[in-house]
Order: sequence, then structure tokens, then C-alpha cells
Amino acid sequence: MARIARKLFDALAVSKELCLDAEQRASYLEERGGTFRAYRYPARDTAAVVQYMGMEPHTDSSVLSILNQDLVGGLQVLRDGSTGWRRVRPVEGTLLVNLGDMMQAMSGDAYRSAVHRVVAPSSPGTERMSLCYFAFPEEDAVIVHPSAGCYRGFSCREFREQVQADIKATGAKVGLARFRLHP
Ligand SMILES: O=C(O)CCC(=O)C(=O)O
Ligand SMILES: [Fe+2]
Repeated sequence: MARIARKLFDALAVSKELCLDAEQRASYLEERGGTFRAYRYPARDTAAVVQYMGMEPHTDSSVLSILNQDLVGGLQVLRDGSTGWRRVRPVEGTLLVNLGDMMQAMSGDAYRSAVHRVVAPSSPGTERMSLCYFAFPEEDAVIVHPSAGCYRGFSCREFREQVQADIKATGAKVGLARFRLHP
């Protein structure tokens, strides 16, 4: 997964939206600093009246996240500027890539961090499994976009600490809005 993340990142890094130099390419994605998570979403026992949320709406704090979901389905994304959720149809033998908050910051909002959620299965006895790899920058690399000026420079460590402080204080992640220069 780390190698796939590196290949994808290097391909994006030369795009006009990122245009990273060699040093940024190396420090904005740290192969050994990735996190791997395995999830199991059991179905609700009783007949669900409302959709039962397996994971609440959020953006990933990563640079990019690579997801392997099974065929049960349940992942949904919010399209930019829309309030409607779209189901992400599982396709056997494929990986899914979500861009995260770090990518949005380093591209000066050209690439957006996808808001997504997981709806747990509704049929009793069904469960959903997924594997997710999250790629991050080096802890102390300062993320800046040379011209966009959307965000003040910040490191992944600072971002994580801010997210944790916000969750502790308010119960929710504030995320990139904390670092935006012109709210
Ligand atoms: O389980 C999934 O499909 C998504 C998990 C996810 O969005 C996350 O861990 O951030
Ligand atoms: Fe996520």
C-alpha cells in the first residue's frame, strides 16, 4: 500500500495543481509513517428505521487514503457543493483512493479532501469489512502552497494536535478551517 501511495503521489506531484519540488515530494509523503486500519461493520440487529451509520461523515487527515472494501457496500461520498450523498459502488478487485486534508492544503484547494461516510449494512447477519491505508507527510514538514495562500503553513503534527484538541473541546473535528487564512 505504501508503494502504491508513493506512485500515486509522485504522479500527482508533477501536476500543475501541486508542482512540488524534489524536497517537497520526499517530505510531503512519508512511506514509513502510514497507518493501516481494518474495519468490521456489523449489521444492526433490528429493522433499521433510519440509516445506521457505521462511520460518521468526515474527511481524512491524510495526504491520500487507499481503501479496499468488500462487496457489501456502504461507503458514500458528498459531492463538492452538494448535500446529496452518492453511493460508492464496490467493484471487485479494485482499490479506492480518497484524497485527504493534507492534499487539499498542499494543492491550495485545487484537490479537495473528500467528505465521506459509511452506512452499516441493514440486513441482519450481514457485515461489511474494509482495509484502509492512510499516507501522511513527515511529522514536521511544513505544508505550504507556493502561490495559493489559502492556508498558513502548518505541519502534520500541528494539524493532528489541533484536531485532537477540537475533538476534546467540541466533540468534532474542525480540520482545515483552523488553518485557513481568509475564512
Ligand atoms: O471503512 C471504510 O470504507 C472507510 C473508512 C474511513 O473512511 C476511515 O477510516 O477514515
Ligand atoms: Fe475516512
